[in-house]
Amino acid sequence: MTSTTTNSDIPERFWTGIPGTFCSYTASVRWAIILQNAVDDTAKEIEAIKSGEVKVNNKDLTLKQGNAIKNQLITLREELINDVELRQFTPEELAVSNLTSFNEYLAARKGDKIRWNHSEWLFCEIYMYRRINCYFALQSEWTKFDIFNSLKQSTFKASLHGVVELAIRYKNLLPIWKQNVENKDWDLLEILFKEFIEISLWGNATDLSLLTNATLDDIKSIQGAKAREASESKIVVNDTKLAWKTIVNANKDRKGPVRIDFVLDNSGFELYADLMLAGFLLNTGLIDKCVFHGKDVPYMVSDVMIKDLDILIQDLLDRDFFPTGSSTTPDSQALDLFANEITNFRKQDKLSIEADPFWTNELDYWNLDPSETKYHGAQMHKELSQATLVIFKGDLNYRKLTGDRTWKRTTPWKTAIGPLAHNGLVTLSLRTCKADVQVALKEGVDEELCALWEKDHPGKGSWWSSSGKWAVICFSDGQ
Ligand SMILES: O=P(O)(O)OC[C@@]1(O)O[C@H](CO)[C@@H](O)[C@@H]1O
Ligand SMILES: [Mg+2]
Ligand SMILES: [Mn+2]
Repeated sequence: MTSTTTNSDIPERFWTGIPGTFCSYTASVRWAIILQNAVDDTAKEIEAIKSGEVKVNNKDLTLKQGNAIKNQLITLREELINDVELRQFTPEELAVSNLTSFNEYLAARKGDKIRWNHSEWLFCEIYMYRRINCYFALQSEWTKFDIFNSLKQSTFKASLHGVVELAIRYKNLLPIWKQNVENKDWDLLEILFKEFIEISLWGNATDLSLLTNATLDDIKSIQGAKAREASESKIVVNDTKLAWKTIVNANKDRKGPVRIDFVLDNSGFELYADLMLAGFLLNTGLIDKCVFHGKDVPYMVSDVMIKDLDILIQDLLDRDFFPTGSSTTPDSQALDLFANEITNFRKQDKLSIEADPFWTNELDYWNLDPSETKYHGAQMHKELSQATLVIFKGDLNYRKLTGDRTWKRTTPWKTAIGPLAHNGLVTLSLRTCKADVQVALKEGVDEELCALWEKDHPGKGSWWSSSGKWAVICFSDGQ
């Protein structure tokens, strides 16, 4: 594993016991809420089965198993609140889920008495989601049940405004994209690339003021530039131009199909925004193939599983889910068009979605390297090596890219991502900042934002990087 950093200067990871960090706040406050929500949503599902609203094959068994799961989740929450030592996964849990790496991690630290509030944040948070998943995976009638599905769906449903606005923009831009397949207006395409990168980046935000009613001329006009400037001011590291150059070069000296992979983050509106970026890239002929990498189990509450892409497409076509009137209204037609676009991309194998267990284990992405041969690190490195560019979405992926370590905030990106800086993968991290780890800042930026955030959040100035209000776009050429 070649890396520009020697072991001695690689800092510790963020620990849940470091007082005053977002990390310790997450462990001591937010996880208990997430678990309580899981208990409540399991209870709701049990009630819906009891009332017959949800039809099941074997009602008595399903109810019996559902209550067992609910009680296990309540016990897990108590463990968390009582800060007990983290236990290994049991043989029966190992039989249903690929979790040996977690047990190896705990065995190697037996002496440290790893507890919920005394653990590496990255490991402990993922461990929590795997513990939750085991309870469902071990109950025959609940193995396919996604405890986070109702939250995923209600959040997406609430994004109606942003969903419709983007679908209409897509429909209006489509003819221009198709004109650019043969003779490309590279300046125009670069402007659109930046817009759709920012749409994917801010995926969680639905108030996409950037594009709602901007015509193409607006985007190219001073006004458009002002709108872009406004949103760009929140992007404190911006390597978009380097990613664009990669795509242009891959087009100009085409040695084979141009492929972009997305290591996905959240389902719902963020996935929808990622599909918009993919649609732009495919319809302009800038790329031939897009591969989405999702999760194999429910994870981090809202992360994308393969079934969530199918559900998203059904939601777009469902006039009850998105009430846009009859199928002939402009809004309905725009949603239908986009849903059919995605369906056709999948049929033509221009878009595919996969889910490898590597993305839901606790290994950071320094293991996305030929040297990691035990838990699919080498396998995923080989898979991603086929891509011209690999886009990592969201905050947890950023934490795995940087090892979730307590780096100085001016640490160069290529230092923080270790082996990934030199093992051949061309990568782009699109991250809304929602955790303590923060690197690649120019001198003075952190101090300025800490002071700004401190004003309304006394004693928590450094939590600006956990607020979701700023973002970073970080590129590495892998050389
Ligand atoms: O990856 P996302 O969806 O952008 O953010 C998820 C996230 O911010 O939520 C958790 C806080 O509990 C963090 O572990 C993780 O980074
Ligand atoms: Mg997420
Ligand atoms: Mn996210």
